[in-house]
Amino acid sequence: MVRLESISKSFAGKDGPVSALDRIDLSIAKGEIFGIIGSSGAGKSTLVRLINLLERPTGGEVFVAGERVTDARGERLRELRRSIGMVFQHFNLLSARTVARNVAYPLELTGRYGKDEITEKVARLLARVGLSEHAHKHPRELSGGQKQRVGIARALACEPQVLLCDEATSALDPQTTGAVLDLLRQINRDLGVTIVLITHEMDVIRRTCDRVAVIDRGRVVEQGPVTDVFLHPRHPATLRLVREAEPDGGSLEAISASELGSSTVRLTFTGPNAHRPILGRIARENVVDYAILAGRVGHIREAPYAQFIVSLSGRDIAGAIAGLRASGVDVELQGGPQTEQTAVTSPRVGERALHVV
Ligand SMILES: Nc1ncnc2c1ncn2[C@@H]1O[C@H](COP(=O)(O)OP(=O)(O)OP(=O)(O)O)[C@@H](O)[C@H]1O
Repeated sequence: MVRLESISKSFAGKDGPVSALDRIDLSIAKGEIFGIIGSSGAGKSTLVRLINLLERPTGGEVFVAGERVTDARGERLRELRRSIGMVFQHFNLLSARTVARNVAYPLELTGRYGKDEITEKVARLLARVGLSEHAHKHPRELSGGQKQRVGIARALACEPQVLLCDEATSALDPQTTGAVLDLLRQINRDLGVTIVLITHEMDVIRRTCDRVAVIDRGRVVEQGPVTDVFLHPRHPATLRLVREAEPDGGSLEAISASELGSSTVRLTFTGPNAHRPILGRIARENVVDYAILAGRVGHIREAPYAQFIVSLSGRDIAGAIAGLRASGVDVELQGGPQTEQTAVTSPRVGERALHVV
């Protein structure tokens, strides 16, 4: 639905050009919820302005729905911009207009709809975001979450193919964030609209997205299904973002090399395995003990996961690891030397050998 091919963007700086984005390749499929995450200054805002065609790249090509739009101009450019709805961090509502008239605004701008048609469309949009009773209020009378619902209704008014959400929950408290993310997922399910979520919070990605790209200093440093990137972060920028999402500062990612012996493994249980008593059974069968050094349990969207760093000791450690793997547990050795039989290639990107006994 949106494809960026080797996109670069630089700005004129005092001491020469400043590179904000450097050869970004991204392909966002129709109907998916795609997350773009990075810390401050990574290039997120620049990327947003390129996707919604407010800026032109210095190099590379932008495609929307298969069409090359890098040089689109005039009416075609306005039409393309209408096909990309925007949801902003600070809502950007018009304070003098009521809720209903804020949502009506983009429809009025097109000049294509009569008054009755706009009234009917606005009523449907407000019902979708749960604000029918607030239609005649002004933004100052609404909570942050309600304001963002108005922002979402307004972004959907022109029936966009893509909804671009730029830090849409960053100004909201955790509970309201959850409700707004649920609403976005429902809209994605009901309308099939492609959603691109730009955020600096890994938790937003974990709860909402199908796939994610991590940007750092203007480059995509890691991308893939959220389950893979969240549970097996590789790039230091991704590790930092995952760590920030952990309530205790990320004990799993923060564990020091000195704590990792040659029988220390990272075990990842996903899907139904997260609820099966596999670890105890394997320990009994192979006469091994285990000490849990760090761990986390939770959900990625609806799917449960559990991940532990475990130190194994006892009779048949190799047998225990083979048994865990045969039960569908992902096992990565965290320390000790790698041998020829034990190296396997990562199924995600094939970029790193995992150490497995
Ligand atoms: N108009 C501009 N002129 C010069 N440099 C710019 C301009 N816009 C962005 N930059 C630079 O490009 C880099 C990326 O900035 P950008 O605003 O895209 O990052 P960001 O990830 O959105 O950060 P934040 O989360 O803090 O908004 C930064 O180094 C920034 O200083």
